[in-house]
Amino acid sequence: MSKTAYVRTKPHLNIGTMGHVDHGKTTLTAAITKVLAERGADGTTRYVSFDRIDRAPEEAARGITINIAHVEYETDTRHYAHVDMPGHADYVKNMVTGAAQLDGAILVVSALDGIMPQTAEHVLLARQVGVNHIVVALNKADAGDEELTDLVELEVRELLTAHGYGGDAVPVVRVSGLKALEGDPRWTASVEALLDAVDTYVPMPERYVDAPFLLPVENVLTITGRGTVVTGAVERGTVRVGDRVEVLGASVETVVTGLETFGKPMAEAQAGDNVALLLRGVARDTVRRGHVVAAPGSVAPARRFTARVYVLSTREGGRSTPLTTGYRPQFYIRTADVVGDVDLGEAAVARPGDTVTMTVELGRDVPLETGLGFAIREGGRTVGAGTVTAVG
Ligand SMILES: Nc1nc2c(ncn2[C@@H]2O[C@H](COP(=O)(O)OP(=O)(O)OP(=O)(O)O)[C@@H](O)[C@H]2O)c(=O)[nH]1
Ligand SMILES: [Mg+2]
Repeated sequence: MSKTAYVRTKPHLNIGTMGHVDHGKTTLTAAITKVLAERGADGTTRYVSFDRIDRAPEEAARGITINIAHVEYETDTRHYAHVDMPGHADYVKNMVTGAAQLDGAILVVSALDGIMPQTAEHVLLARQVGVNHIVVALNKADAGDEELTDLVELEVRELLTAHGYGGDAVPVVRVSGLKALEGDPRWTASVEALLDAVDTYVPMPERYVDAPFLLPVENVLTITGRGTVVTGAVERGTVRVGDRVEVLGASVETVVTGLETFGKPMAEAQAGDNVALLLRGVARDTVRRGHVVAAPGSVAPARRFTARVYVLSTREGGRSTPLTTGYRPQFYIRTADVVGDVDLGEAAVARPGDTVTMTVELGRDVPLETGLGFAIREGGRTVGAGTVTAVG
């Protein structure tokens, strides 16, 4: 059976749900697809149920999201790829991979619980990986008390302001993913209002479609009989079936033999598109999350860089002791996490709460550029947030 090709009729954006565990991200994701599927105006959105989003056996057994999941939907004005991210503290690593692809995020906060540790951690990480716009879904509003919800809203706006998101201007919409899924009209309307806020508040980012092609690898799959497929969002440029590309990290050069978005073939993918690339003759185990597929010779990977880094305070979940030259944490850069040696130069010591300049020597070559944001993590928690100021 031949598949229907993807037709680009509306601007495409990448968004996603993030926030603390159990605040209702997956339920809301399912509800969004249901509301849009039933709106039916253009009939293009398909309902994706909760158990098709959290579909791994371990996810079902534990009742939490572990892997990021992608769904697609359309509003009247836009086509969206939506990443549902895990909230559990053990899977922040997967959350960062998802966030690295986003043009905007829906921060889901339970109106009953308010800001919790991963609410704050996700906001910080989103900022670091370049998410410039956040819309807030104050979820579980069906079960919440109005006055308490007002307080939660204030608290969320403050948190966003503290991370440079201009919390006063951020749309905060009170929703109930659960009641919307059940078809309660009051709450399906709340999901519509949330989508309107996303449509109007998250701007279409500038897409550098003429730049050399670059895609950070989010996932690697094998399609029996066809070969190895890598997935991710195109960061910049355009790629067509038949183009030569190199896989940085795997040190292979190959040809793109197929291109798809959400199972629909396409002849050409451009900056912003969430795609699967079929690569000729590449063994599955040579390519990994964190590698970068790019136009041959267009990027020079490097190991050494200088950065300005904010060391999280203890209150923010960071370290309780200073870090010193010789410190060796993990650096989260695009979809990669790579170990690196820190050199603090003359300062030699950085205390929680300090902003410092450091030189980093990574354990492997990574495509780097000035202005690239990254996070520093150690033993399962985020301890720093930085920006590359010089490469080499
Ligand atoms: N009352 C109420 N309960 C909700 C609502 N949304 C979700 N829940 C419940 O909250 C629990 C967690 O929902 P999930 O959607 O799995 O939460 P999540 O944020 O995706 O969780 P993780 O992905 O594991 O971080 C489930 O029992 C849901 O039924 C809501 O709007 N109202
Ligand atoms: Mg979930």
